[in-house]
Amino acid sequence: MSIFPSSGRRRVSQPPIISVRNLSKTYASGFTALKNVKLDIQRGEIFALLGPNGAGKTTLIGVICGLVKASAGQVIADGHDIQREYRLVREKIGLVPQELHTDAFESVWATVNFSRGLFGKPRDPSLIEKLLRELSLWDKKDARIMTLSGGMKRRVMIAKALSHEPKILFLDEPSAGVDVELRRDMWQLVRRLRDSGVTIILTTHYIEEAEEMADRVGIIRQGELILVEEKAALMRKLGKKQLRLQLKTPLAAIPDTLAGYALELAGEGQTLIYTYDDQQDDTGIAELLRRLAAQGIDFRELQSSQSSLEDIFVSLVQGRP
Ligand SMILES: Nc1ncnc2c1ncn2[C@@H]1O[C@H](COP(=O)(O)OP(=O)(O)OP(=O)(O)O)[C@@H](O)[C@H]1O
Repeated sequence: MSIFPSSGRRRVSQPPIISVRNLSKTYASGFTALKNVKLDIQRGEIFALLGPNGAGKTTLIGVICGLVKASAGQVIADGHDIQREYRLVREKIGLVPQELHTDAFESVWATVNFSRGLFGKPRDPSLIEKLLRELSLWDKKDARIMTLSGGMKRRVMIAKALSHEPKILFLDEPSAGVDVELRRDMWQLVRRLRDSGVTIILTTHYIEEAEEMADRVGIIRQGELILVEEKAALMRKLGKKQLRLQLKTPLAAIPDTLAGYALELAGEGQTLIYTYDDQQDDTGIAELLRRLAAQGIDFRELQSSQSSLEDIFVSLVQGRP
């Protein structure tokens, strides 16, 4: 991406850019939204924080960005304690909040330039122009914010968050209210940012978004970070494979002789589904097919599918990994 000079892909051996240590947050109401969270974010990665509504994602981002005061624990961002060295940390962070709040009467150009000024950075019209062009907002630069669509407003929020050239960008639900096409554009932008050296932490309800973009995934449930894993490893480890057989003759029930197999019937007995673990040396498929043949159960078609990150997420947050 042209906004920032390219610094190549991440080098995992470097110390983490953000280190969250034993973080807890209990709100004044007495509700504990974060419970002893420990998390390292690597320099230059895209980290997706997934969790159901109310799991504590926004609270965690709020604490790291210095907007919410932790009840216990510590956060170090780029070598600085977020509480003791708040100003230093704030300069390195860009935040695109979930709720859109911009000055409705200002122009796009004025509001993004103003954001840069808030961080005490000198004016840099060419940088802001590049940013607006990257975000497909250049032709709207003189438009008042209130005249923009929801998706455009969200892109203005991203431009504001990037206006002071932060090293770390937080995107809280970046796709909320953004149509499919724009979402894809935004994913590309986020990847280009990552490739230019910016570390990106996003929260999302769209699992597809994490599946598409994230290098690592963290899953948060009721204030606890229950899992942090490389996305590819997570999908390999927890992803289940399924074999679907379209039967020639529907079955009323799974025969007792096949009771030892993880089989289900779907489509009014027309489809037999076998779930297996492809990490095992023996998937059991060959033996199953032999047994089906011996029973005279014939099929027209055979397909295999792999579970998505969504399937994994649902089983994890429901507590049955
Ligand atoms: N200021 C507050 N006072 C009391 N409780 C709060 C406050 N802010 C958030 N909470 C509670 O903390 C919990 C976590 O909220 P948070 O907004 O962090 O969740 P989230 O994972 O971001 O959810 P969502 O996906 O719905 O945005 C929720 O139960 C919420 O009601």
